[in-house]
Formats: sequence, structure tokens, C-alpha cells
Amino acid sequence: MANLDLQSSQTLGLPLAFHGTVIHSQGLDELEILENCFILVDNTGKIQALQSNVNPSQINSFISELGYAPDVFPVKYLQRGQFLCPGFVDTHNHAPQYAQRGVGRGITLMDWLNTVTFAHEAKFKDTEYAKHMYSRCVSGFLQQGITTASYYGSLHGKATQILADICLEKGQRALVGKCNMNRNCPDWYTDSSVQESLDQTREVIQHIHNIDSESKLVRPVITPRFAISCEPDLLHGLGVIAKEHPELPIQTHFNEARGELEFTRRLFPEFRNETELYTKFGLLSDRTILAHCIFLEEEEIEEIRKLGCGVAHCPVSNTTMDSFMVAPIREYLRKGIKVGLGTDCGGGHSISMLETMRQAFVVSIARQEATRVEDTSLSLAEGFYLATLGGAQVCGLDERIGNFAVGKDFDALEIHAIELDTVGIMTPVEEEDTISVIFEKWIMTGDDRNIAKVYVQGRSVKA
Ligand SMILES: O=c1[nH]c(=O)c2nc[nH]c2[nH]1
Repeated sequence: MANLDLQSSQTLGLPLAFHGTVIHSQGLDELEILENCFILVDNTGKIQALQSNVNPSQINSFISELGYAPDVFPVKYLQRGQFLCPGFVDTHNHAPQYAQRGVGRGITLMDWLNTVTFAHEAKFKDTEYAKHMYSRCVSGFLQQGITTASYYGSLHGKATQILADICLEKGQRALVGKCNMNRNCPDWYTDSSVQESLDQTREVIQHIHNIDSESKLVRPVITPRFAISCEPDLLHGLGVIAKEHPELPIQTHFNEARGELEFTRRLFPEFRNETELYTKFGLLSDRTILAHCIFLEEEEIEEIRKLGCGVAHCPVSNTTMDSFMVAPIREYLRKGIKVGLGTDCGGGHSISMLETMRQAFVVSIARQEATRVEDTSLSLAEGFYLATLGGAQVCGLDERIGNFAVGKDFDALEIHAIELDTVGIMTPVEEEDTISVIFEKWIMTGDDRNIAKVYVQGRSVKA
């Protein structure tokens, strides 16, 4: 039995075991590098043991202590330049924009929605197209090591159900939401009424509960696109659904662009700011994921902190539309607000969380310059935390994922930073490089070619 490979071992429902380097975050600036680490994942995909400084000769006795007969399943020994780290959590993106990434750079948000985006999303009325494109999208995200994604769907209920089905089938952990929008969008791409929008939202919630009744992988998320695209009655109705389902996350775009703020003020003159607006409709809580958060007033920052909302920081799209916009991430972190990273596919042109981290570093330096050092730039450890454990907190999943604490699900990437058979883009690793240097080289220069394996709940999911 011992010469089974990992794949066959998994098929037989046996545990997974690794020995080698493990890298994860314990906190914002607490990167932990465990060498000679033994990690055992039980057959339900949960981490049963994590122990560093283990000599390979001790492994069999460890395995016996954990209640398994030694030699029944294989142990994968990671070589120098190979390590395990937690899978990435993408806290904000749009699945129906997967095929439009890169198009429409340098224009305002509202122009981009009207000239590029709505036409792409409208195609998802066709369920065959939705099957085809969502299948490519979910595989593409998994290939990039995104083990959890918080997806906005299109406004179509059926296509959104298909997206949830595909996530489950391909084994991606996901929040999936039908996008609510019934005004300020073209008549060929709009919810036909408040009632229809709410009914379809309820159907999507029911469907996802039917296909994954224990929310092991896929959860519904209430998804008003933003206040501009929702009439007050629709926001009110979504607030009612949020109240009826206190377990459900909520996501929306928030304080994203100057034009968007002005338009929102014109539509809702009765509210001082967006925080007051969404609070009034019962949409802000510790389950809410707020994408962007660029221009919050002091009182809003204090309010979202008190409410426990999470911020999805999307530095790629924020700096490639018509202006260079920088969210005050250091301030949010200093105040104890949850922050994760979002690729914001397709406003963001890249679905690589490595790229997203790198852009987060760049914009944090811009912020440091602008605030004359008060808001110090992000460290490598902090960027990695935002991409993993921080994102898990924002999605309300940190009890389950985000690092390798015993009892959590094994959502992991196996990184091969020294390519033997292919020449990748990553900085070459040299004899004298420590594991910290190899890790930094991967974060700053690696890509998906270095992501050899992707696991979600212990299942190998990268094609
Ligand atoms: O980046 C963004 N992408 C979108 O699709 C969108 N809709 C409203 N606001 C938005 N921002």
C-alpha cells in the first residue's frame, strides 16, 4: 500500500500526509515558516496534525499515535524549494467579467459599466454560454491558487445557479451571489422589477442550500451591485432577506469612485454618506464585504469598524480605471477593521493573487508618501496575510480556513519554486538562498507555473 500515489490515496478516502516546509500567517505581521514540518489531513479534509522539526524517522510513530497504521498511505516529502502555504482567498470579483478582463482601461467606472461591462454580463442570459464561460472561469481561478472566491454573478438567477454548481463540481470554495440591479442600467440588462429581483435572489439562495446543505463549500451571498443600480425598495427587500437569513454574507461596492459617490448622493440626498445609506437598509453588519472603500469619511470608518464590516481591497482595478485611487488600508488595519484582497476580475485585469499582492505593495508605498509616513507601506508578511487569513476573516470563514491551524480545512497550495523541467518567470533560486528568500522571490516574481498543486478541503482541484 505504501507506494500508492497521493491521488489514488485520496480516491480511496485515505488521509494525506506531507513532510517539509510549511508557510502560513498567524496574524497580520506574523508569518510563520515551519521547517521539517509533518502535516496530516484526515479523510474529511481537516488538518489533524501539524508538527514542526520532525525527523523523517519519527513519522511512522507520529502516524501510529494519530490512530493510523503506518505505511497505509503515502507521505509526500517536499524537497528544497518546495513548500505548502494556504490557498488564496479572493474577496471580490465578478465571474461574468472573466472574458472581458483588460478591456476598457483608463475610463471612468460609469463609462466602463455602460460601454464594456453590461454587454458582457448580458450574455449570461444564455445558460449554455454561462456553463461554458463559468467552467473556464472557475478552472482559471483554481489554477491561480484561489481556493476561495467571493463571486458576483450576473443578474440572471439561472446562470448564477450554474456558477454555484460549477464551483461545487470543481471543488472551489465560494460565495456566490445573483447581482441585484434594477435601475441606471440598459433596458436589455436590468432586473425587470423589484419583485423579480428579490424572487430570483431567494431562488438562488434556495438552490445553493439544496446543493450544499451544510455550506461545506458553496454559500449564497446577498449582492446588491451598488446603490446606484438599486431602487430603495430593492435595497429594502434585500435588507429583509438579510434579516431572515442572519447567516448569509452580503457584498456590495462601496465608496469606490468620485463619480459614483456624487451620483449616489444625487439619488439619495437624505443620507449623509454611503455608510448611513446601507445601514438604513439593514445591509451593513459583520457579514458584509465592502469592495474598494477608497473615500470613507472619518465617521464612516468608525462606523464600519463598530459594525464589524470587512474591506475587500482591490488595488489593481483602483489604479487602472481613470485615476490612481488608494484605499487607506493601513488606517483600516490600525483600527482593527478586517481587510482582504480582491482581484476584482474584470475591472481588475489580472486574476493572479500574486499580482494583486504586488499592486497592494505599490499602492501602500504611494499612500506612505501621501501621508508622509504615517500610513507605513505593507510588509511582505502583511500582504500574504491579506491574501490568506485576512481574506478568510472578511468572508467569515476564518474558523475554517486561512492558515494551517489544526482542525481547519486543508485549503492549500503546493509551491515549487525551483523548476526542474520548465523555465518560468520566477527569479532563479541560488544555493545560498534561505527559505525566506525563496518565499519572497516567489511572492514578488512567481506565477501559477510555480503552483504545482491546489487543494480544497483536502481534495486536489487543479486540473
Ligand atoms: O469594479 C467594479 N466592477 C463592477 O462591475 C461594478 N459595478 C458597480 N461598481 C463596480 N465596480
